Amino acid sequence: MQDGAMATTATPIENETPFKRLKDGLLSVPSSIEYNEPVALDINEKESAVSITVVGASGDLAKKKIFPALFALYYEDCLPKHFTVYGYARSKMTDAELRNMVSKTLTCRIDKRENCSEKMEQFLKRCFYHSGQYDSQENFAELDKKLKEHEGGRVSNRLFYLSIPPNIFIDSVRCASLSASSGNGWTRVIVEKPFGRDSESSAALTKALKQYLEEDQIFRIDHYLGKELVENLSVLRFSNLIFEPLWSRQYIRNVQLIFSEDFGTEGRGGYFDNYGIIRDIMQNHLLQILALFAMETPVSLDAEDIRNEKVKVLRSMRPLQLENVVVGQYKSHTKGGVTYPAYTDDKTVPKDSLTPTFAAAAVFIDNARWDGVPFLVKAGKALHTKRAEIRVQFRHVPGNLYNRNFGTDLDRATNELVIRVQPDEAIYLKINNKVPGLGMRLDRSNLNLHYAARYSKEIPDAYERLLLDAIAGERRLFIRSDELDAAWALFTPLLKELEEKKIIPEYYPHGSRGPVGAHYLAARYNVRWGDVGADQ
Ligand SMILES: NC(=O)C1=CN([C@@H]2O[C@H](COP(=O)(O)OP(=O)(O)OC[C@H]3O[C@@H](n4cnc5c(N)ncnc54)[C@H](OP(=O)(O)O)[C@@H]3O)[C@@H](O)[C@H]2O)C=CC1
Ligand SMILES: O=C1O[C@H](COP(=O)(O)O)[C@@H](O)[C@H](O)[C@H]1O
Repeated sequence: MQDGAMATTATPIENETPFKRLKDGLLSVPSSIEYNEPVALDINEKESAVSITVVGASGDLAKKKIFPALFALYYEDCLPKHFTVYGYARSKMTDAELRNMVSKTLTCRIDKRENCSEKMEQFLKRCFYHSGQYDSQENFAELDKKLKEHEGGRVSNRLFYLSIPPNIFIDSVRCASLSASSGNGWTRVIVEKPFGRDSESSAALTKALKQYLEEDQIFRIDHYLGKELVENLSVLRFSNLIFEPLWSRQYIRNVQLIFSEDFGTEGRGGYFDNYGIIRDIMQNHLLQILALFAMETPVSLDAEDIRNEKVKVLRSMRPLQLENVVVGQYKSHTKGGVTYPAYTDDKTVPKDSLTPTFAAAAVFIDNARWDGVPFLVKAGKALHTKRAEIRVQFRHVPGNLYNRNFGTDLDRATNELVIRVQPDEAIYLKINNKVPGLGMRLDRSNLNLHYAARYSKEIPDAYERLLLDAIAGERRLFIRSDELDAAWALFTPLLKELEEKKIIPEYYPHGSRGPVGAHYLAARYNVRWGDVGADQ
């Protein structure tokens, strides 16, 4: 079968909403949330209210992701009946100005739906703004007073989303918890990355947060865990007989995790220069995917069971070594009369910055399942394309009767499973088949589950799923502190060495495929990057 929708007679489950997902019992339904069709809610708890405070509401992430996700959830009837959204930041704004900002900047998957503007009007009526300092208990007490007015004596449940730079996390948590936490319901705090720069600073951040919050109140967000195909990874593995038995060193030759963006650090150079691509993408997004990919079967789908397995596999990994890593930085490039800037052309980046905007690494898991299997991980900005995918290359068929028909390039004849996280979500399996006809010629084809062809419904944004889960108290897709420790333990020695030795990155042209060194690294493990090939 060539690329296209997977041939099937089954009817896809249309109109499945996160709300339905909750009702189906896949997630625990918290008793304090009320839906249009409530599920066994205690009558008193129907009177609870949920207040969501976006701390740093004037910022980029709030406008780009958080408000649009909240609106999409509202549109889908996934928010509780009594909910209020508060924006909090230092900028002076009235409620009307916040609403104006939200409606102007809000673009999300709902935009083309019917009744969008009516729903937006209704949503905006639930949005308010309070201006305050991040380190002022007094200002948070003022917010508390306003929240109480909206809650109107109901049980109060409060979610604070810290959409602010990390240097003000602790002040905000201190003030929010001392002056604006719920008196009779739950208080939860979503913390955005970066969670520190290394093991030490991450441990210090956790320690400081725990002065004011219990671990189960802290929701460390990694938005890649909220992406549809990352969610689907466990379904693919654990609910299909044909994959799990193959999921080991016995049949898998290598695994590749690839992240690339076709734009640079535009506008975020100041933040990025302090972190670099390894901390920005690899230590969190790609490592989280790797952990889900490689973990053992959890006892259940319960958050703690899944997170226990992730911690185990992270602890079985070998800390990254400099000789297994290639770093790069994009340089200016002129193409078709247009000049694309170098990383260091950004005014907020020092001219002599060595911060990597690209990294590739070979990672190993020293356990019985994965012994010797290279996991090749690469992430880069300002590359030729935007994509995030997992590629699983299987071993050769032993004693393959058709060896002769493949010619000399036997690597090309092995099966490959590709999970394309974005864009244009798909899962496809490369197989060998006979070209129809009287002769015996072999071909490579894809068995392709192409989401756009298979499902008519748009895929929710990761932030929608994660916000809904935080409101529901579902921690499965959030990072536990021991997971974070294990993740930093793998990267901290490498990051220190790169910085201490002032390793010079390999420069690559803006818009190219990245440093050649990444290919040498892969070749050392007898691997060819799967994203450089025929199906690109
Ligand atoms: N933007 C993105 O795409 C992503 C962001 N993140 C993380 O999310 C968080 C928010 O990101 P983003 O919205 O881009 O951040 P911004 O730089 O836009 O900051 C958010 C708000 O915080 C306040 N602020 C900014 N700098 C300072 C400062 N030095 N001291 C006090 N207040 C300050 C400003 O509000 P005011 O002046 O009104 O108080 C600003 O509007 C960060 O932790 C970031 O790392 C994570 C993934 C992606
Ligand atoms: O966390 C981050 O993610 C974005 C990429 O997210 P995506 O959902 O658009 O793929 C990245 O651009 C940014 O540098 C990083 O901080």
